[in-house]
Amino acid sequence: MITMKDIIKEGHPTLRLTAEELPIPVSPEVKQLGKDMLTFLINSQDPELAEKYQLRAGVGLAAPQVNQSIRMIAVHIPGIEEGIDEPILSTVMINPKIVSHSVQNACLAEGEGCLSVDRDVPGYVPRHSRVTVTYYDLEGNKHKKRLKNYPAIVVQHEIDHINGIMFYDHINEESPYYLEEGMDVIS
Ligand SMILES: O=CN(O)C[C@@H](CC1CCCC1)C(=O)N1NCCC[C@H]1C(=O)Nc1ccccn1
Ligand code: NI
Repeated sequence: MITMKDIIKEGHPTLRLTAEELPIPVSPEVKQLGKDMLTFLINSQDPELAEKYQLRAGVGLAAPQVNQSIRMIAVHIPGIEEGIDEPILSTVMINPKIVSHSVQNACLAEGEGCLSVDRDVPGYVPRHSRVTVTYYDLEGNKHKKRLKNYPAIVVQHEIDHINGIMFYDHINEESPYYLEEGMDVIS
């Protein structure tokens, strides 16, 4: 199982590579890694397992974060209401691609963090407010999903990782909380 020791930290060169496209259908090893990445996220959001294995709760994970420079991400976004078991989005995306996006940008009111970054980096992280993403699932089926708000932010954070981009690359250095015209602030 994936635990925090498997997650590489900023400064590790793999985090700055552009990851390789995967041939479809994926190999059994890649399939297993995808399942392990999703399981990590689910475990990390379970208070008992997170405590037992000292996991930092996460909603997304990209293969480069476990030192695999391939274009595969996992997201597990819990339902907002307490106790609603159905997650908003729980899947592994292979060769995810943003095929279209809104002109409007959005950012999380709290800023962003990263399981590969052991420090707080304050500031708004401007992203597309809405995205249309195509990807393959672990069975080799092609999907197209339109995402907005928090799920759109999460998927963009993960796709950044397979392109060697860290969230703080987007923060305005002079004015970290600069709000461009029409920015949607998501809380
Ligand atoms: O690349 C992937 N990562 O670096 C894991 C990140 C991904 C998110 C950061 C902003 C958008 C995607 C992650 O999940 N976090 N960032 C660091 C610590 C907190 C944690 C988090 O937001 N946890 C969470 C949130 C809601 C419910 C449960 N847990
Ligand atoms: Ni991250």
